[in-house]
Amino acid sequence: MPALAHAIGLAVLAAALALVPLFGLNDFYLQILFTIGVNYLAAAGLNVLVGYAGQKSLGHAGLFAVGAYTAAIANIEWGLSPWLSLLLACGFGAIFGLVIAMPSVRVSGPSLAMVTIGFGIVVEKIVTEWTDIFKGQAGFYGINAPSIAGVSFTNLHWVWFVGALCIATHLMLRSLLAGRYGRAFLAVQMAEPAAQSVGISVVRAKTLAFVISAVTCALAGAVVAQQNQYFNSDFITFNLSIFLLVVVIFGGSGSLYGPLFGAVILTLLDAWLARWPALQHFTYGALLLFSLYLMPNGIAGAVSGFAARWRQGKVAAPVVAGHSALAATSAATAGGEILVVKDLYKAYGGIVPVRNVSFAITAGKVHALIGPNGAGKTTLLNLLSGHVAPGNGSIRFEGQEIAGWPAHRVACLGIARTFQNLKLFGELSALDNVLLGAHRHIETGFAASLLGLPSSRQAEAMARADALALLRDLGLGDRAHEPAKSLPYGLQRRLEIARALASKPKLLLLDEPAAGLNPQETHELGEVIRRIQQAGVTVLLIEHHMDLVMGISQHVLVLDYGALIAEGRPDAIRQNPKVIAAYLGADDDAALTGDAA
Ligand SMILES: Nc1ncnc2c1ncn2[C@@H]1O[C@H](COP(=O)(O)OP(=O)(O)OP(=O)(O)O)[C@@H](O)[C@H]1O
Repeated sequence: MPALAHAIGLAVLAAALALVPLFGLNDFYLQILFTIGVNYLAAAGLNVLVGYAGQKSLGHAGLFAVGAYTAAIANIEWGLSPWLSLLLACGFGAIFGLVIAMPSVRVSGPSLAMVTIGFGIVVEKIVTEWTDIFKGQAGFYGINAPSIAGVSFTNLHWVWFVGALCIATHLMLRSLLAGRYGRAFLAVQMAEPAAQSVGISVVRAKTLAFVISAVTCALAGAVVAQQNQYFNSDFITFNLSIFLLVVVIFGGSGSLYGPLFGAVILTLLDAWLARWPALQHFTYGALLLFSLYLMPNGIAGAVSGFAARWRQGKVAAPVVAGHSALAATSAATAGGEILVVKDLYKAYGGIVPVRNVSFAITAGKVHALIGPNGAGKTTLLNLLSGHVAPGNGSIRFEGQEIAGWPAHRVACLGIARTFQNLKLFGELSALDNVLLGAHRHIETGFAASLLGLPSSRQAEAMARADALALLRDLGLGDRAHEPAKSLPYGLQRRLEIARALASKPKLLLLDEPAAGLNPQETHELGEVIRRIQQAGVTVLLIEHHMDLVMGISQHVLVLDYGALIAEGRPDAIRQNPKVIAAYLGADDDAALTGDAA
């Protein structure tokens, strides 16, 4: 939503909240407004987890309980003030978010659902059965509500208070999700290997999403306990977990406004159906299925689709003062050995795609890795980039041993890559793809991002300007705002290179960048690789197009059946009998004189 429309929307909401007393609402309606706010709070964080990071949770009632019981125990048992109890509830929420994240981030699909359901059930059992501490069904009475200047909160004050919390939460999440953290969550959801290749730690991103969702859910629980001044184990049920998930998915997961739509509609529906509890549960189940199968983007998706059709025209790409970005992608390295590989070995059962391979890569040069289909080239590249762990051997990058490092750590050292089968973040714009490439260079901390501090906005603006300049340099400037998946195939290949370059790599690994390109596009690719080399980036390129290999590389490595059978200058490789035999054996008699794709 454009900034002006967003500001107007917020102003209208704030004015409506301020004018609530004029509507003469009785306590029943004030309670409904309060509940909408609480449901929004819980769903807003859960949306980060579900809609952005792509994780599912069926156990968030457990985190709601963490907040509510912390607020109750801190106030009643420990004598802390209601305000401090609220803060403590958020803190405990964060801790339990970490607890649930630890097993959850390592599994997916049904296993993830089981882990989160398990967490919810364990919490439910604890608060029900461990009556010494949690008082089971008897619950806690007399939980103090916050007060301001000695005035205790009335129902109207609670509506204002929870409204203010919702607006603050919305603003913080909006700021966070518009920047590098939001992009990182989406990247993890769309293509984990690609996210790792630009230096994003998948585990850390998912953990952060769990913690954010836990904090807002715990805050919602604490607010409910304080407003109600009473809380018992009956509040914590599996149905609550389902309800929160339905709010997110039906409202529109992955949209900032989805939880708001979901909270308003489902709270009203919940109040209406309160007379028929059996129907209530059936309805949530039906809505969940309906949303998953027929309206995967929820109400927010339907509304934004309608708005887009209504607007029809598209926003033109903003013009930003240009500078040449390719020249700034990498600090040039000296002509020494940037990468030294020794006795590298990888086996998959009886298949050995990399068999005790040793070689060195000289800084500043273009190296090509060739070999017949199935020779082990991609596996070797995966070992270098950390996407596959070696069975044995050493990989030293700038003197540092990196064999077995996870991909995101390797990327952070300055090794970027592209993939044989494109791994773009297809739903995101070309610009966002490149911004994700620059992820580790956008220097803005979590707190600055959450609070939308000027330092964070400035870092984001600079990163956008650099990313646009890079896109322009690679001939993608006028496509910057188009979804990556809608670009023609040749431009998608180029965009993947742009994303890799945005990480300012010292070594760029290209896995068959010319695959699927026509001769003109292949020629242009050669020019791009030359310019990348001139910018000081060392290149290791897997390629079947021999004209391209022979035209741009200064050093060629040849793999066959996982073993390095030759290396040297392109003209020498062309004459090498072992190489000719390998290619002739691989059914391609024109392999070394022309294109062998
Ligand atoms: N994860 C895996 N599990 C089992 N076998 C694998 C795995 N990855 C690769 N292989 C096998 O290792 C061998 C080498 O594959 P790799 O993709 O590295 O070759 P390549 O030289 O890149 O081939 P191409 O030029 O066709 O892309 C193949 O036989 C392949 O089936």
